[in-house]
Amino acid sequence: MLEATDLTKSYGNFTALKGLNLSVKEGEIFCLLGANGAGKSTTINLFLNFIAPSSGTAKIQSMDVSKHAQDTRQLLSYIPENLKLYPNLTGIENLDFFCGLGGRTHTKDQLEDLLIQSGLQRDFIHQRVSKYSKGMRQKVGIALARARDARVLLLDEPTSGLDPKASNEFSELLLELKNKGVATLMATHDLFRAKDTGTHIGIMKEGTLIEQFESDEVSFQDLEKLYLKHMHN
Ligand SMILES: Nc1ncnc2c1ncn2[C@@H]1O[C@H](COP(=O)(O)OP(=O)(O)OP(=O)(O)O)[C@@H](O)[C@H]1O
Repeated sequence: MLEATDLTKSYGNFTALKGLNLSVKEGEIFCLLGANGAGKSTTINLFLNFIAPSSGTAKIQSMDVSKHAQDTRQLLSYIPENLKLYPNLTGIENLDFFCGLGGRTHTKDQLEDLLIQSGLQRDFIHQRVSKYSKGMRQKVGIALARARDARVLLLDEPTSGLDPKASNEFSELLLELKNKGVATLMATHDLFRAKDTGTHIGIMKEGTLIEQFESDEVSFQDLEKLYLKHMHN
């Protein structure tokens, strides 16, 4: 579903991403860990076609994202650390607006159902987003992914700053989408969530994916040790 082949991104003499090879299949959640500046967001941004690779390819459903920008964008939903919503519109109005941008229309009942399935409390659906917590805004992002029937989710530190309950709720939503066959690539600093929610984990350092394994292969303690070992070397 998602495939990076020798994917490289340089800025002048500096190489932010060095020959990344990675694949994320349907029903997998691949968590990218790594220190600040390791290249996680660069990877996500290349799949989003926000930036162009210096060499190599990023493919979604076998289509090179830089050659098939429109077709690949149709397949994905993106949730950044701070999802941009219109604060003066309600949750349901935001969802309606963003669905409309993607050429999709839904009835009011459908939109309400999407928000409720995504864990938003009924009382808040018709309240302005300016009153929402960060966790609630992220749930609108999940509702949008559902509404778009996204096959691919690209997430850049989506749970950063969420309290443990909100972070747990977000993980539950990711697992539901995983069970529907969605392929997810998530940059995160949360080792616990990566182990708990991810099917696969990659550790990046200075633009290189230095480790990748299935999350079942390691205990949380071993993951933490491995991560810290790489960060100290
Ligand atoms: N437009 C740019 N010009 C020059 N260097 C850049 C540019 N964008 C990113 N970089 C550099 O590329 C490297 C990788 O950045 P990236 O944002 O991918 O890291 P990250 O792993 O997502 O870090 P964080 O955990 O802080 O979000 C960093 O050293 C960053 O300074």
